[in-house]
Amino acid sequence: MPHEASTNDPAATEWHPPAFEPPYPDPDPALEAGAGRVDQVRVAAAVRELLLAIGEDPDRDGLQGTPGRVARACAEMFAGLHQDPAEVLGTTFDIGHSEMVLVKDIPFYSTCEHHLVPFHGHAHVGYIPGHDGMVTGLSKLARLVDLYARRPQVQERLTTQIVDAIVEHLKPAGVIVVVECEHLCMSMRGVRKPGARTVTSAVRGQLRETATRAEAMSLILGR
Ligand SMILES: Nc1nc2c(ncn2[C@@H]2O[C@H](COP(=O)(O)OP(=O)(O)OP(=O)(O)O)[C@@H](O)[C@H]2O)c(=O)[nH]1
Ligand SMILES: [Zn+2]
Repeated sequence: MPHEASTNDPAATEWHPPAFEPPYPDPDPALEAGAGRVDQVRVAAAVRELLLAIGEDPDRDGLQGTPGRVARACAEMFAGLHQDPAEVLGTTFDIGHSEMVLVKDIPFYSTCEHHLVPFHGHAHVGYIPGHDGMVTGLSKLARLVDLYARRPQVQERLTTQIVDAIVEHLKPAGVIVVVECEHLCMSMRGVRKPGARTVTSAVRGQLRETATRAEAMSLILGR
């Protein structure tokens, strides 16, 4: 016999957050560990509140699983708050290379800290190894971009955090980071300018010099 809801039945009136099963294992253990530190129960309760506040019924069929889904999505989208750049850049090789290394067109998604909607685009990350000729794995530069992108962010801070982490952990002779993005807070709402792109850059060391910087920019722009 189906359960009859009654106002005397606390189970019918009180909402209990669902037990969370992490959506992982993820192939990236650092992402999994970072995601595990986001309080998914608390996020789910807040999302249920949000649904009520906008005039939705969080108990209707299509929305019942939504607080849990958003909590899992948030765990992934904000895992970078709990990751350590020193670990990402810990893999280094002494190959005696002293010329520029550039990984360009690294796609990423981040979250605008003002509106909590996505901004997304590409990062270009280049550096000149230091006098010891130490380089890091190419994938580590892309992992570093993701680590800082998976946080509530503004594009300028994202750009300087990437550059400063490379300076601190690789001790290079120079670094350049260029980031180009579309901000959905400018596209889907507010000023409503879809397609507008914002470009930010941060440069350190030898890459501040005009000729070296021009070489890096021509490599970045030469698609
Ligand atoms: N500098 C910078 N601004 C950003 C970034 N992401 C969003 N913004 C801006 O943050 C600003 C917040 O402005 P407010 O006036 O406080 O908020 P708002 O009323 O929602 O502003 P509008 O977006 O113009 O409707 C907006 O101009 C956004 O375009 C970012 O990464 N860097
Ligand atoms: Zn925004």
